[in-house]
Amino acid sequence: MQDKLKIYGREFSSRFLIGTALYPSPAIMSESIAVSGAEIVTLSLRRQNPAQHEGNLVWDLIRQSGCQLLPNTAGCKTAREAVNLAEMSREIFRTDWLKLEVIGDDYNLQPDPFGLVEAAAELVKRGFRVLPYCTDDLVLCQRLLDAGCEVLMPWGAPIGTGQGLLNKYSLETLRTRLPQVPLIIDAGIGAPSQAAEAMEMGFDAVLLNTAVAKAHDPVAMARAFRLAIDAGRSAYQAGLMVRQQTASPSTPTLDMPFWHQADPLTQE
Ligand SMILES: CC(=O)[C@@H](O)[C@H](O)COP(=O)(O)O
Repeated sequence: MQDKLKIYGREFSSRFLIGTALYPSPAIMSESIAVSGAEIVTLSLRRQNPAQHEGNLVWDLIRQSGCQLLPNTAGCKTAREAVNLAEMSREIFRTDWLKLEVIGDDYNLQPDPFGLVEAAAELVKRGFRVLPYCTDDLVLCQRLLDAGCEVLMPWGAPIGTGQGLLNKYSLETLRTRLPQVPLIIDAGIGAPSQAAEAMEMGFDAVLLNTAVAKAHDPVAMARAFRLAIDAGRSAYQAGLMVRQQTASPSTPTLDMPFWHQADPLTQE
C-alpha cells in the first residue's frame, strides 16, 4: 500500500498529475485522464472557457473527471500578467489552486525566477495555493518557500522536449536540502522510465502532458506512466541498493545461503 501525496491540506492516492492539452480529441483526453489514475489535472483558461456552457466539450469532460483542477498561467511573461490570469481562473474554475508559470525565455520556455518569486508572493497574499513551475535552482526554490509556497515544481527539462531529468545533480540537491517539501517534477518527461527515475530519487510526484498527449496511443501511454510512477514510488519506499564500483557475487556460496550482516561486536 503506497503512502499518499499530501499537498495544501489534501491527500491524493495518485502521484501522477496530468495536463489536458494537445490530445488528438476530447474523448481521448478524457480516457487518458481516467486511465492515468490522476486526481489533479492542469488546464489553462486560455484554452478552456467554462463560461461557454454549450459546446465546450473539453471543459465538460475535465469537470466530469472529478479531479482537483489546477489552472495554470501558461504563456504569462510577467508577474502582473500571471496575477491577473490567476484571478480570472479562480473566478471561473472556482479553485484557489494554481500552477504558476512566469516564462522568462521563449527559446526554452525557462521560468523567470524574479517574476516567479514576485508573482508567488502576491498570489499567496491573495489566498492562492501556489504550485510554482520553477527551475532546479536551490536558492530560487528557497525564495519561493519564503514567499509562502508549500509545494514546488522544478522542471525535469524544458516543456515539450521529452529530455527527462537533465540536471540530476541539481535535482538531487533539491531533494536532499528540502526533505520535508513536496517536490513535483514538472515538464520535459518523455518516457515512463524517466518518470520512474524521478520517483526513485524521492520526488513526490510527476506532472506531464506532451509525452501522453502526443503518443501514438495516448491512453496506453497514460497507463504506462501510471505503472511507472507507482513502481518508482514503491522502489523508493523499499530502499534502493547503494551502487557499487566493484562486483560482489550474488550467487550464494556454500555456508552463506543468505545475506548476512556482520555482528558489530564480533564482526562475524
Ligand atoms: C501542461 C503543462 O502545464 C505543461 O506546461 C507542463 O509543464 C507539462 O510539460 P510537458 O508537456 O513537457 O510534459
